[in-house]
Formats: sequence, C-alpha cells, structure tokens
Amino acid sequence: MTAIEMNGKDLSQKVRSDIAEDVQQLKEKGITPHLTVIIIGDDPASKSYVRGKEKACSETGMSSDIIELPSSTTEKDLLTRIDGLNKDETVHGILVQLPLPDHINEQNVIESISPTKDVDGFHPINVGKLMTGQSTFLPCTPYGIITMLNAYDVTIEGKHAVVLGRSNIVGKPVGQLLLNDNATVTYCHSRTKNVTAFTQEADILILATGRANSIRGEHVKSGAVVVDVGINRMEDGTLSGDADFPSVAEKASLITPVPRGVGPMTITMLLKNTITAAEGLDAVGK
Ligand SMILES: NC(=O)C1=CN([C@@H]2O[C@H](COP(=O)(O)OP(=O)(O)OC[C@H]3O[C@@H](n4cnc5c(N)ncnc54)[C@H](OP(=O)(O)O)[C@@H]3O)[C@@H](O)[C@H]2O)C=CC1
Ligand SMILES: Nc1nc(=O)c2c([nH]1)NC[C@@H]1CN(c3ccc(C(=O)N[C@@H](CCC(=O)O)C(=O)O)cc3)C=[N+]21
Repeated sequence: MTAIEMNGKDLSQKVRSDIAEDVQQLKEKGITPHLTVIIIGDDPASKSYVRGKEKACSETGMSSDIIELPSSTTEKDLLTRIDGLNKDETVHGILVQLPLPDHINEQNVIESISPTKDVDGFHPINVGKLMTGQSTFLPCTPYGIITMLNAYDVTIEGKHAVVLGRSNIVGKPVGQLLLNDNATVTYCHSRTKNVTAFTQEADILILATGRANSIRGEHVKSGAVVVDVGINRMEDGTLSGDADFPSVAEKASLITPVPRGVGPMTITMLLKNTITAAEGLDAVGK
C-alpha cells in the first residue's frame, strides 16, 4: 500500500477562507477578532512560529499583536501583563508561547489567563471541560488533527488509536478527543515497555514524541492512518517528523507529511478559537 498524503497546508487554505468570512461577519457587527501573543526570550524556532501566527491572522482579516519580552522577565511582570490583557475588552484571545524560561512557573501562567480568552485550551477549566465532553476551546494541535481526520473521511469510532507521547499540549488532549469520538485509545510514553507491540496494532497512530525518524514501516500496521506531529530540525536545516516518511508511507493508507501536515492546521485552529472567543459563546463560559 502507498499512503495518500493528508496535506495540512491545502486543508488550512480552505478552512482559513471560511474563517475569513466569519471575520467579515464579526466586523460588520463592529467586532474585530484580536489575538495577543506573548513571547519571552529569543529562541529562533519560537519566533518563527509566532511570525506564522501573525501572518495567518492578517491573511484572514483578524488583528493581532506580539508582545516580545526579554528572558529576564519575572513571573510577576508576566502575570501583571496577562491581567491587563484579561481586562482589555479589545483582546479576545491570549497565547503565551511555550516553553517559558526556567524561572517562570508555566502552570501559574496558564492559570492566570482568563478561561474565556484561553485560545490554546490549556487552562485547567478548559481541560476539565474537554475531559467531561463539554464544548470549550480545544487545544489547537489536537483540534487540527481531528479536523484533518474528518476532512479525509477517517472513521474514528471503534478504531484502536495509539498515541505516542503524553504531553499536556499534544499527547493527552489528542487521546481525549479520539476517545470522545469513540476510539479505543492507548497512550505510550518513555516508560512504556515494547512500544512496537502497540504501534503495530494501531489503526490510527499519532506520533508526538519529537524523536526524529524513529518510527519506520516495520513498526506500522498495513493500512494504518499515521499522523506525524513531530517537528524536528535536522542538522542540514530541514524539518523531519517522528516517522521515517518513505518507509511508513509505503505501509500506511494515509499519512501527514512534515512540514505541511499538522503544523499549519495548528495555526488554523488557533484562528478558529480566536473567532469563538470574539463571538463570546456561552459554551466557553461567558
Ligand atoms: N505540529 C505542531 O503543530 C506541533 C508540533 N509539536 C512537536 O511535537 C513533538 C512533541 O511535542 P510535545 O508533546 O510538546 O513534546 P514533549 O517533549 O513535551 O513530550 C514528548 C512525549 O514523548 C514521550 N516519549 C519520549 N520518548 C518516547 C519513546 N521512545 N516512546 C514513546 N514515547 C516517548 C515522552 O514521554 P514521558 O512523558 O515519559 O517523558 C513525552 O510524553 C515535538 O517534536 C514538537 O516540536 C508540538 C506542538 C505542536
Ligand atoms: N502556547 C503555545 N501554543 C502552541 O500551539 C505552541 C507553543 N506554545 N509552543 C510551540 C508549539 C509548536 N507549534 C507549532 C505551530 C505551527 C507549526 C508549523 O506551522 N509548522 C510548519 C513548518 C514551519 C517551519 O518551516 O518552521 C509545518 O509543519 O508545515 C509548528 C509548530 C505550536 N506550539
């Protein structure tokens, strides 16, 4: 079998043109959806993601601003700024780019963002809603993955989904969304014994470990749907996923490439969440 590529870049174009229409409608009501991104320090990869987010906002007619702070910023300063943004009615979505410098407690920062402006879906209130099946902001990468699987007509119900990785931003929430859609979900992590025994049983395999080219064709069941979340910058400057793309693509029925797979969908769902925030839906607790 040779896999069909699930192209997140093309799908993003389509979803973003719908988003642009929603933005237009909101503007007619006098609301311009606005996203504020805070970035601390000068990690080049983080800066590049943040630029991608800003570009995507302007392409859909949304407004955005980036607050760039030095890595010496204290937690107290950061929390004060977030408090200001929480109170600012012109700001609908707040995203603090992760990871943060070691001297700042990530959880304190996440919990300081108003759950109604938490377009990352990382606040414990929103995580709790996701776990209990209530509608809320879905974390952007998992939301993008589900949107992609739906767009490519992948049946989730009754399938065995295996998730490699259990981070709060990718692994755990993507497993929860698949469970909410009636998959049987297995999580694997660094302490899992014999990961291959699980990957070989997966109908839907989500790779989110950040270990470049670590999953090869022999690890994958024939006909599996493989979603590669990994973004690994190689020595030659190119990006690689967690899958060894050529050998996995030979076994899988559908696969996401890296780049142009999950990454662009993550940004697209961030835009969607910002619109939801601007609409002020009851569903997110307003
Ligand atoms: N495309 C996109 O939009 C996005 C891409 N990413 C990329 O996705 C990848 C994962 O990101 P993130 O979740 O933040 O990463 P983390 O480093 O936070 O988590 C990695 C997870 O992988 C697990 N793991 C490590 N080694 C193995 C192994 N050998 N077998 C099974 N599991 C293992 C870890 O287990 P343990 O918990 O035991 O340590 C951990 O749960 C990265 O490459 C990141 O750059 C991230 C966000 C968005
Ligand atoms: N609070 C917070 N929210 C996040 O959502 C968040 C974060 N912090 N920290 C870092 C990770 C990573 N992430 C990516 C987003 C887009 C691409 C993306 O667009 N990738 C392009 C390639 C980009 C390139 O060429 O460098 C692609 O895969 O085609 C990648 C990774 C969001 N994250």
